[in-house]
Amino acid sequence: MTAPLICPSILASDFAKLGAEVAALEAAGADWIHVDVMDGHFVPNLTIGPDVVKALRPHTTLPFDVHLMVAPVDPWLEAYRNAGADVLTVHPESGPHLHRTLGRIRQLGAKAGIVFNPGTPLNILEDVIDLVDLVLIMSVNPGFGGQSFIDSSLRKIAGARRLIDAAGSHAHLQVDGGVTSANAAACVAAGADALVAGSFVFKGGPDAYAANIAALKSA
Ligand SMILES: O=C(CO)[C@@H](O)[C@H](O)COP(=O)(O)O
Ligand SMILES: [Fe+2]
Repeated sequence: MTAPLICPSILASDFAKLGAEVAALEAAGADWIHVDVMDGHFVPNLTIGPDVVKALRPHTTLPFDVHLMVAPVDPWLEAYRNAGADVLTVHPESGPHLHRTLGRIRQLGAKAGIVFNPGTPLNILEDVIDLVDLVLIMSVNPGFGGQSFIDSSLRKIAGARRLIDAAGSHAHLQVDGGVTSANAAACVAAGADALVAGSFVFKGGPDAYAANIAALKSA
């Protein structure tokens, strides 16, 4: 089995040193930088605007994997893409026309991701699988870092893996929320090939990032 992509969420980083944080993550072996964008409306928290993404772009060559928890999401796609986002991931609940939104993301030259909350049914995926490069399963309810992994997410990861494979898709299958070295192996066994982790990667400070990332990869 190949090692999963590790996508540290900078929500758990030191916001006063964001440029140094993304550079440190790259040096520590991260594969993608996961950027959680929250609007205080779709989710009860407020985080990172496109200008911050733009300011971070020169500090790493890693892909920016931007998780948009914003509604309506369509007006923001271009701004995050122009700021340097490589993957734009949207919630089906964040706009009226999911098919159009995903098409627009690819038209902008980014990879298109779709994200499922714990309470969002997976069947939507069947109708848009040809339009997505990434399927993200939330293993917590979105809005905050540091929450506990919801165990039933493993069934959902396995269900998404079946749908992706049945469609002959090469989309990545990513998991986000409460991921640690204790559940990473189960996520990968269920079919995930990309793991988002905030609290787990950042615990212990910069000197620990490489070991924390390695612990997730080797799972
Ligand atoms: O999208 C979200 C939360 O809404 C995540 O990306 C979290 O930021 C992950 O943090 P941990 O649960 O790993 O601390
Ligand atoms: Fe996220």
